[in-house]
Amino acid sequence: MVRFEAVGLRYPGGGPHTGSWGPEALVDVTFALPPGSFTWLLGPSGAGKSSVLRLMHLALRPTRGEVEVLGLRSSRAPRAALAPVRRRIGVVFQDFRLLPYLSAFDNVALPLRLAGRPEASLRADVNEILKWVGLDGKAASLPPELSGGEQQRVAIARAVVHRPALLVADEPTGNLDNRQARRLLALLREMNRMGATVVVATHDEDLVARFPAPALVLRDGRLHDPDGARGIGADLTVDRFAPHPDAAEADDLAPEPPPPTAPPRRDPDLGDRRSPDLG
Ligand SMILES: Nc1ncnc2c1ncn2[C@@H]1O[C@H](COP(=O)(O)OP(=O)(O)OP(=O)(O)O)[C@@H](O)[C@H]1O
Repeated sequence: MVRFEAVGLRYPGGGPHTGSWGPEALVDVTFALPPGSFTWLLGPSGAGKSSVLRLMHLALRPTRGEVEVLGLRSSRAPRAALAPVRRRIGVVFQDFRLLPYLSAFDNVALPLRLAGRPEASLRADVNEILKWVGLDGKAASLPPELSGGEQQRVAIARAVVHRPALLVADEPTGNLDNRQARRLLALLREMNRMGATVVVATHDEDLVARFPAPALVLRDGRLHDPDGARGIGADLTVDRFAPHPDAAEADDLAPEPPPPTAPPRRDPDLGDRRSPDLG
């Protein structure tokens, strides 16, 4: 599903058009996440979490090593091969990236509209997801009229509405209070139970304690425990998720799951024609 092998990543350094490169932001990162796994991505600020996520949702290619996502090896793939795989990935960006001139409803509907879903059938899905994230009363609001937490929930709804096979989220609870954060995590876990592979970068230790799952820990661009990550990665399954004593409370907070229109696709060769390319 997701495999990193001896991955190194450098960003351009010294300003644009200088042709020089900065130091390695990621160094020899190796792990494998099987389909249907839920994984925390942890580490201090600047450790490389967003960089790992950018490689996972194919916004970047590694400068060395191999990244394989949903059957595609990104370092070797031609540009045209990236788009269909990106359409099967849901992304919650740290800075939301909502379109400010579209309502919350239209932001969430965007992936389905770009994929050609008829208006009549997408309306129910979008309304259900907005309800799921507690924003059914704000469907007509524009992003600038929403609080940071509300914008974050719109971004999460947009990332999950097309049932991606892989869902990556960068600090998805950063602007939420504790209760909302637990509720949103319950939503991501529900997506995971329905089959999506989920990777969540966070600083929120309380949240990690409430939802225990295998973790990749980065320090200075390196995996803290590369051997552990390799071993855990081979062992990850949804069934082995060990509920925290507080998990029942979190489940109580979980809204009703949306109607099961279609489960996330597992077959890497099929592609998902209903999903947009937001990247
Ligand atoms: N676009 C960029 N250009 C140059 N360097 C970058 C760029 N993005 C990240 N870096 C550098 O790569 C390293 C890792 O950054 P990254 O954003 O991946 O860390 P992070 O763990 O996500 O941090 P945070 O928790 O603060 O978001 C840092 O040294 C950062 O300065």
